[in-house]
Amino acid sequence: MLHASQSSPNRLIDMKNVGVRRAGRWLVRGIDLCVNAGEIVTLIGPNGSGKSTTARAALGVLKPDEGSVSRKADLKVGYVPQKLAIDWTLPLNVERLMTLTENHPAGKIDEALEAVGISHLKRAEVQHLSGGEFQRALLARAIIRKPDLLVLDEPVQGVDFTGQVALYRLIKDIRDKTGCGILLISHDLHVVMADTDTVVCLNGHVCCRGTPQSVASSAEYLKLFGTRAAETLALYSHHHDHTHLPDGRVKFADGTIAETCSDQDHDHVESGTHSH
Ligand SMILES: Nc1ncnc2c1ncn2[C@@H]1O[C@H](COP(=O)(O)OP(=O)(O)OP(=O)(O)O)[C@@H](O)[C@H]1O
Repeated sequence: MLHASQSSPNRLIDMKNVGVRRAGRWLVRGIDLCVNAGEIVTLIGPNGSGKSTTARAALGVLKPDEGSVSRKADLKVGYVPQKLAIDWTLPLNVERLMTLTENHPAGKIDEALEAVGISHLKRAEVQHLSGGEFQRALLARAIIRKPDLLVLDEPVQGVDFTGQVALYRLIKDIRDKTGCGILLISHDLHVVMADTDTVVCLNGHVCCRGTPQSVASSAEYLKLFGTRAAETLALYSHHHDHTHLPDGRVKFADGTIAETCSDQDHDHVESGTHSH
């Protein structure tokens, strides 16, 4: 079910008990998730855990088979997908990348490239960009329409650690300047940006959620990456104590089996460092 949200005026997306079933199995189920204006929500989880499926259901690109998705009326979304279908045999410069699917006035393109710090690469071939520059170009493309919500599917992929810190800082700056909400997807289970308001860990269902823990206290981390990095990134550590059986049931570390991971009286903590 998809309908316009009438709840909080700041609420951009509200998913309730969403399940997506394809080819006879639930890709995700029981997803409760909301994103408000000015809020950064990070979805983490291993490969295949349903992060992209959840984001696509949130956007309405995928129709949920159960549960409901509410979206703010006339929600403007900027989406950076995980993969881009580009024919790399054809020449394509950054300026052209910005107008591949929609035309924009030159001034708007300059503004967007400026905002992500790659004005000097306007005429550069996309193929020659570094991982970080390419992600910035994709971000420029996503923010050009001044969206209410930015959905970023693995925006730091192919970027080295220092570059990731810089990109996370840029994403936070965009949020601060525009007040948009951000739904960020990462397959990195350990490192998320400290400015994330909520981290939601998926594994076909919501395993746990909470605020990221700062690593600023770790002397080793500070020594390696400096205080600036420690301010930007944080560890959100948690341990899964259950596995999902092929039939959908859940096996806990103590050997007991249940229908879902919440069927047992296991320790589900809503924030911070925890195990469940
Ligand atoms: N249309 C579909 N039909 C059948 N299975 C699908 C379909 N789309 C996705 N899947 C499966 O659903 C699961 C979740 O996929 P999804 O892309 O959401 O995971 P993800 O957490 O984003 O993974 P990754 O980190 O690898 O990108 C995967 O096992 C995938 O193969």
